[in-house]
This record gives sequence, C-alpha cells and structure tokens, in this order.
Amino acid sequence: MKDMYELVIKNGNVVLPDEVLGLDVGVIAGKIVALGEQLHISPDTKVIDATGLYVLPGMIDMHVHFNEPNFGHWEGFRSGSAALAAGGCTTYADMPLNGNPPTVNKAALILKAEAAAGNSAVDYVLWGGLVPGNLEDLKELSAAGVTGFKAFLSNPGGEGEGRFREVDDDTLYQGMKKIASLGGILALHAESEDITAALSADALRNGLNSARDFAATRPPEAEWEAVARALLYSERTGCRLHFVHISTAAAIGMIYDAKQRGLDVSAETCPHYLILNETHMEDLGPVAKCAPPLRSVEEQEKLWEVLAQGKIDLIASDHSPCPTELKVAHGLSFAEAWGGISGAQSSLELMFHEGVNVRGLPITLISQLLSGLPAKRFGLQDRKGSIALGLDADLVLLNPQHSYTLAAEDLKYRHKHSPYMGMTLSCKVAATICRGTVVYTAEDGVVSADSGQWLQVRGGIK
Ligand SMILES: NC(=O)NC(NC(N)=O)C(=O)[O-]
Ligand SMILES: [Zn+2]
Ligand SMILES: [Zn+2]
Repeated sequence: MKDMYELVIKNGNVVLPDEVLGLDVGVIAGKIVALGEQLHISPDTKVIDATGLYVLPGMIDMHVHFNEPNFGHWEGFRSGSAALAAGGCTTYADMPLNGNPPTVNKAALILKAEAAAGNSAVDYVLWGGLVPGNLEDLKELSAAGVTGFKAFLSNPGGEGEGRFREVDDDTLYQGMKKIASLGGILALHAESEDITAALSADALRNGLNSARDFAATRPPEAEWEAVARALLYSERTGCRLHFVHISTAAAIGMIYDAKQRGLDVSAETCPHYLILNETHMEDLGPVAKCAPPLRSVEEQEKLWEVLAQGKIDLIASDHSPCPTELKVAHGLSFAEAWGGISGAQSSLELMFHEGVNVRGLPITLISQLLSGLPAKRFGLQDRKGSIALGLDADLVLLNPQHSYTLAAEDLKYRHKHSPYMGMTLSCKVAATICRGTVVYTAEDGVVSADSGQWLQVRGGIK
C-alpha cells in the first residue's frame, strides 16, 4: 500500500543540516514523513511544485517584541505573526516587555497567552521576565511553560509605573541562582547601565543628540563589561545564559571562549548588525535606531568573520516596533526617538541575500543559524528546526532568483516602517508552511492567519 500524503513538495532543493539535496518532501498530519525522489502522488495529495526553489526549515526567531496585551497599537500578534509568516518564520519567541503588564508573573503570562491565542499565523513560545522583586514568581512562570527568562542589564526604556525594569546585580545574581535551580535559561540584554546612563546624561547635558552621539553613549565597552560580569555570574551560579543581540565580534569571542571553558552560554546576533552600520544610522535616521547601536563598518566585517567561523549560536530579529510617529515626527531628535528596529519580516531574505548570494557562505550555515541551532538551544529540536523525518512540516520555499525592492506595501507590520525599505534583495520567500498548513504564499499573501500554537516548551529541558 502506497503512503497517502496530504502534501508533497516536489522537486525542491532541500536544505538539510549538512547538505542540499534535490528531494520531494511528503507530509501527513503536519509531520514530515518522507524525503525521497518521485514520492507517490494520490488524487487527494496537495502538490506544491518547488522546482528552482530552496526548501528550508522555517526560521525560528527567538527574539520579537509583540506589544499585546494593551499595546497592540504598537504591534499585535496578528500583524507581527503575519510579517513573520511572510518572511519564512514558523516559530517565534515573544519577549516579556513592551506589553502592559509585562510578563513577569503568572497572571501576566495568562493575559499574554490569551492575547496570542487564535491570533498567530505561526507557532510561538513565550518568554517570562526577571525583574527586581519577582524572584518568587519565577517558579510559577517556569511551571506555566515560559521558554526561559529575560533580563535587562541596562534601562529598557518605556514609561509608567509597572514597566519592565533592568536588574541590579543582586537581583541578577539571586535570579540566576533561582533559574539554575529550576533548570531554566536566562536571556540577557547585555549593556552596562552605569556606562550607558552616565554617557547618556552627559550627552543630554551637552545637547548632543545626533545619530553618532547616540552611538557614542552606548560604546562597545558597555557590551563587553556586561558580558564579562554575566559570564562570571554564570560560572558562579551554574545558570545557563543566552546573550541577545550581541553587536561586536569581541563579545562573541568572550562568549565563545566561555563555552570552550565549559559554560552553558550562547550568543545571538541580529541581521541589522550584519547588514547595516553606523552610516545607515546617520542616513536613515531613527528608523535604524536600536540598542546596542549599529556599529562601524569594521565591526560589521568582524561580525561576519566570527559568523563564518561558526562562533555565533543563532540569529534573531529583535523586532522591536513602534508607531511611526515615535520614529519620525517634526522636531523629534534621534536621541528622543524609540530605540528598536522593525525587521522581523526580512531576516531570512536578508541573511540569504547578503550571506549566501553576496558573501558566498554555505546556505546550510545560514539555515542552521536561523533554524537548527535555535531549536537545539531552546529544546524544540524534537519538533522543529530541521527537515527530518518525524519533525513538524515547518517549511519555507525560497526563490533564490526573485529579486525585488522592499516597499512599504510589502510590510505586514502594524506600522509600515523598516530600515530595509528601499533595499533590493536578490531572493524572496515564495511560501511558508507551518505544521503542513500553507500560511503564506507570495501570490496570495497570508492565507491562514490563526493556525499558530503556543509551544509550552521550557528552553532546553526535555
Ligand atoms: N524595549 C525594547 O523593545 N527594547 C529593545 N530595543 C532595542 N533593541 O533597541 C531591546 O531588545 O533592547
Ligand atoms: Zn534588548
Ligand atoms: Zn529586544
């Protein structure tokens, strides 16, 4: 008896962990059940012809800020996940800040989960927060299925009483001990508050508010000091760490060396540190403002070097959107504008375009950074991150020859701004499939806006 596949993706160049093979992919009940040549097509099989296309595992974006509950006017699960689907992402991780309340206790996690339920095009996990005063909430958050905890070493910005706050050293140390005892993982925004606050205050006093002035308030040293301190705490507490949005090769090197010494730590960088540099920040203005800031061309090149050497653990977008008027408004200085880049829709296309087409890196390396490695780091590898038998059929079809110029109308974000607008990319996502369901096609747009599920998988824990 022949297998009755529900879906067969035919004739694609299938990106496996170590090689690319011309294969068909057979799907039953949302799972990959066959990889082979000329898979049998029955009358009920839906067939997608992927001739000339790459078939990659869907991206796993471990770092997005969707602002619900209560800040959906910045970005919501619907719009944000639609953008991710259009960009070839099939699982994402929502950060615990920028919604109100922030996800720092179980009640807030429930509100977050309710906002997401039935509103996501693709699957997701949720981060909880570590903030001053919530040590007693970590256990419950962990039991409720957060993927891990996130803390800021520098001021996260935002307004209001209940906003997400950075940790002091004592909270960090105690929090890491607690998280270690729970078998959890801590994600860190690693910039020194002492250094960035002092330099920012100086800049304000002296009326220095240009793009370059902003970058000077958050120098590489602020990252290096914070990374070094956190690595020391990791060594002393045994707490696993994930460093988000690392912007310098030297910090990647520190984290890599710590890994070689046996620490359970990992480093993420973002497409914007690889694709953009401080000249973009000057030319594009606040749309390219983020923290840590975009760096020099030399730093950017060094980051590509460590990426090619396999020293970076994963790539995530750090999509941190806001209403356009917080980026561009009459009289708004660079210093006052919102810090955070809207970019999640473009991660895979940017990395393929620049990494594979321009710089000639292996597509398998780029695919690992976007899918395989984040799955492994965060305990999703039994279901996601690779094209392999038995795993979820989370797939993206990429046309490596479809060149286009990114325009505002392409963007699915709540607010149609991004530093990548106007950029010509040499590839385009043709379709995105989540657990066997086609959620996006280039022709029809987002065709399934609500089939995503919350994966209550605690990072790295079986
Ligand atoms: N509150 C934020 O969304 N902050 C984010 N902002 C950036 N990266 O500029 C972040 O992840 O630090
Ligand atoms: Zn951050
Ligand atoms: Zn972030």
